[in-house]
Amino acid sequence: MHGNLIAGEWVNGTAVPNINPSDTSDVIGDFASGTAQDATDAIAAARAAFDTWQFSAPLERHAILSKTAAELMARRDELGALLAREEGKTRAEATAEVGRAAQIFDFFAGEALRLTGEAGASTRPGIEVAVTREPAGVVGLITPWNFPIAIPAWKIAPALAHGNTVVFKPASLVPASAHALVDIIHRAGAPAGVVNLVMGPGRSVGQTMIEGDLDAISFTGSTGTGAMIAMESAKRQRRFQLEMGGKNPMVVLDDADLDTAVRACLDGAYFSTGQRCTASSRLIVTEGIHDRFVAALRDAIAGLNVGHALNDGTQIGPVVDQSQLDSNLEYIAKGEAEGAAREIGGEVLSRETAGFFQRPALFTGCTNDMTIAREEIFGPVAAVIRVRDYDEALRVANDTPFGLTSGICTASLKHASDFRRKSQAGMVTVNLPTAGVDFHTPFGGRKGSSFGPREQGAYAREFYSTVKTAYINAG
Ligand SMILES: NC(=O)C1=CN([C@@H]2O[C@H](COP(=O)(O)OP(=O)(O)OC[C@H]3O[C@@H](n4cnc5c(N)ncnc54)[C@H](OP(=O)(O)O)[C@@H]3O)[C@@H](O)[C@H]2O)C=CC1
Ligand SMILES: O=C(O)CCC(=O)C(=O)O
Repeated sequence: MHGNLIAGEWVNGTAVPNINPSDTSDVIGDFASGTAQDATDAIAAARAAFDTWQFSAPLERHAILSKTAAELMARRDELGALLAREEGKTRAEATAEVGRAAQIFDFFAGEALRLTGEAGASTRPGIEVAVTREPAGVVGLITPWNFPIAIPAWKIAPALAHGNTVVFKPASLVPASAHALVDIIHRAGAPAGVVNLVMGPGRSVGQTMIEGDLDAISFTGSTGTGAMIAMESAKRQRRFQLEMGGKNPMVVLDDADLDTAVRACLDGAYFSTGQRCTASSRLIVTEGIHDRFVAALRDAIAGLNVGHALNDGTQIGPVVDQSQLDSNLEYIAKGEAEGAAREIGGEVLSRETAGFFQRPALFTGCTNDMTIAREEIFGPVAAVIRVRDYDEALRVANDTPFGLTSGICTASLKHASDFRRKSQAGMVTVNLPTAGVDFHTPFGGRKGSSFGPREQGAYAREFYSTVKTAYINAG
């Protein structure tokens, strides 16, 4: 049994088996499902630890974060295999994700040592002004299943670097990566109560956190849960940060390099089985390149190797579970019912092991008001929308309730620059996939995709710290 970590002690609970989506006969292990009481205990432990940790020396925080980074990097193959086994992304993708988590901890080890604050003169003679940063307090971190180690890393590392204590609730589908990460941080020397892990259901553990004595909550997941966290946090005047869905457009113009565009769309739409909030799910293509682009993308999809996440040569792993697969199939049926043409894919595939395998699906003849062009599917399904020219492409790209990422493939500096300026998204790419971003740059979106300060990079301090202005009359 893999327990929860509360106040520095591993605590058992009801054992829940963790199932491999590439092979449902493979049980990765038993993980404790925590209770509402565990969440309450974890919050109390984090609150008690905050008294001391908030004043901990930057060098102590640096040491814990660096040690965590080093162990993650040294064990990235082993932890990558574990992650691939529980989430279903390919071994290469999962190993890269563990490496990314290591780099994130390394970056925030540096942030812990970076001087922040400003000093200056008051408008009143003889008085000095100092602006300093203090930790936000006890923070609750609620994370999704699609990046089981990178997303927890980019919340826990800045939280610790800036002197906060943490209650971390991972998604129920991926406890193994969360457990391994917290075990590493614990052994790296985080004092008791500074990082608490409470695995367990959102409706009990998560709900208790949302209603509990937390100073801040950072959440990544669905729009519905995010909206509920926003309401509950506003009631309590508590700071919150939300990363939710996307319906990210990739514009392909006539002058695009065809290979670049196809590679960017194949990666953006389908890698990680399309289960990325940054996935390109709307491919907005101008008339002159449309048919060539569709034919080339269809061929590329036909050549993709869909299979067990741990097999050599697999390019697309399984969908994460039966309910996500059912949801993908419902969207595919809706796409057809609303008049889109299924060019290729969408069918469930059987392999040697019992897993949730699905061939990536490409729809053409879509309009931007169809369900498959408006709602986040979170699976390997993309909709091609044909447009006349760049102006129409830009209008369609921005016509969405979301605003996380957007991309354009073009050789035109004029159109690329205009798109960069006018795209209503938090992150824009040119001749690159919309997914797969750096670890040291701000991450977040606009409109229905995100709320609150950006995550990652130095910008993370806006959420994990609060500013104090001091006036000093030294005379
Ligand atoms: N932007 C992104 O990165 C992601 C977006 N999504 C979107 O969300 C959809 C559904 O995915 P799903 O995993 O169900 O997303 P959820 O929002 O349900 O889950 C995200 C996290 O919130 C927790 N949670 C669920 N309900 C509550 C609650 N009432 N109070 C507090 N915490 C709660 C979950 O716990 P538990 O796992 O125990 O339910 C999980 O840890 C996807 O199809 C996709 O559209 C999903 C994942 C990532
Ligand atoms: O595309 C990326 O690099 C990150 C995507 C992500 O964070 C997500 O899908 O939740």
